[in-house]
Amino acid sequence: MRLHRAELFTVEMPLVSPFATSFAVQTHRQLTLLRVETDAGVGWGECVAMADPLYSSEYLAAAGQVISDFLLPRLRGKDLSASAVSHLLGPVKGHRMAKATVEMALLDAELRGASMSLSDYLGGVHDRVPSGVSVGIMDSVEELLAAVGGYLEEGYQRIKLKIQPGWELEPVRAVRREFGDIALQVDANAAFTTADVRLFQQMDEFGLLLVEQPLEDEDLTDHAFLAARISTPVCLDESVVSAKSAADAIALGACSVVNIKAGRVGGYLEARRVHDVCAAHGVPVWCGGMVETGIGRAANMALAALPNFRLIGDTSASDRFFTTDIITQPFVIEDGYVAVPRGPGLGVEVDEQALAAVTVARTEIAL
Ligand SMILES: CC(=O)N[C@@H](Cc1ccc2ccccc2c1)C(=O)O
Ligand SMILES: [Mg+2]
Repeated sequence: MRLHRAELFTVEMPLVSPFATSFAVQTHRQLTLLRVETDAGVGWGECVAMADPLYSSEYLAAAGQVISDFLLPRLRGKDLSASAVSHLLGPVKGHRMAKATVEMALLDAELRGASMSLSDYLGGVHDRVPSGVSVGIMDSVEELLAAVGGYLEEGYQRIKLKIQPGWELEPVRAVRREFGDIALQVDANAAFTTADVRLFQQMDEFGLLLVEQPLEDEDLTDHAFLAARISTPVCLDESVVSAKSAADAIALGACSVVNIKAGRVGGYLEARRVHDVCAAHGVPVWCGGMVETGIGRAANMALAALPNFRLIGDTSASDRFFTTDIITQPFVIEDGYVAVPRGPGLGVEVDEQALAAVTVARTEIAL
């Protein structure tokens, strides 16, 4: 497969409501899309980095520059296969979300040309996945209970609450009291320290499915220290950046569940390797979310269809975050599930008008 053209789209989409986490309050999702033209066809990749380096060290402007200046030049003139892209990009250190964007676009093009769905290519075994939702930090417990009630009404099978110091035991206790033993978990986005062990021991009374990334993103040993002192399973997100780092985390006892995000680990092929390493250790995984458009969401649904994705992910419908998605058939929740695309490649089509309405810049990359 040869790469003929590449174009970066800088996109800004308003969120249906502010989304607050321990690291930021978001009212819009800024993101970058990569559109490639190859002799196998057109492909799309979505960069999940945030505009600011607050979730991880990557940020959108840097990712766009790395894609243009260091990643695509390594593919110029080469006879490519998507599975070889990570090898060609390997010498570039870090910038996993940027690399994931390039690999994803070429994988989409290659699979469309081969009339194979991403789910089949990755080894998906389900044609729909259970849908979970991530609920932000709110101004009051009343507001939180109203939001959670609404999501349960929509059919979401699992609720994830964002927490931070000062917003932890009270909101979780209130949700438990109001809604009983629903599938419930929390995500701290690395906001706590080992000084908070007592707090997480108190959290044990709520019978949560897991506590996600309680401590700093570049830590494994403190997570192991915490995991040994609480009964709630520890799940890592930010700390797992590759299959090897997943193996290290498991070996150190830092986690017993892993949140897999293809962008965070460098692509959907590495995400499958993380899935396989976790399966080999009997560690269940689930598909995390990065407030993606329907393009990234389609790829996540394919990934979430793999057999060891045994916990419910942040596999929400398109309207969890956006009133209008940029694909022609937005993802919807039906009986608590979301359908896995079955068409070639990502199995979704970009809605050119909808995309144009949220595109703030288009940049052709010289190849
Ligand atoms: C859905 C969810 O909770 N995602 C991430 C955190 C997150 C939260 C907010 C975001 C806003 C803009 C871009 C990326 C974002 C990622 C998580 O699991 O930790
Ligand atoms: Mg998380």
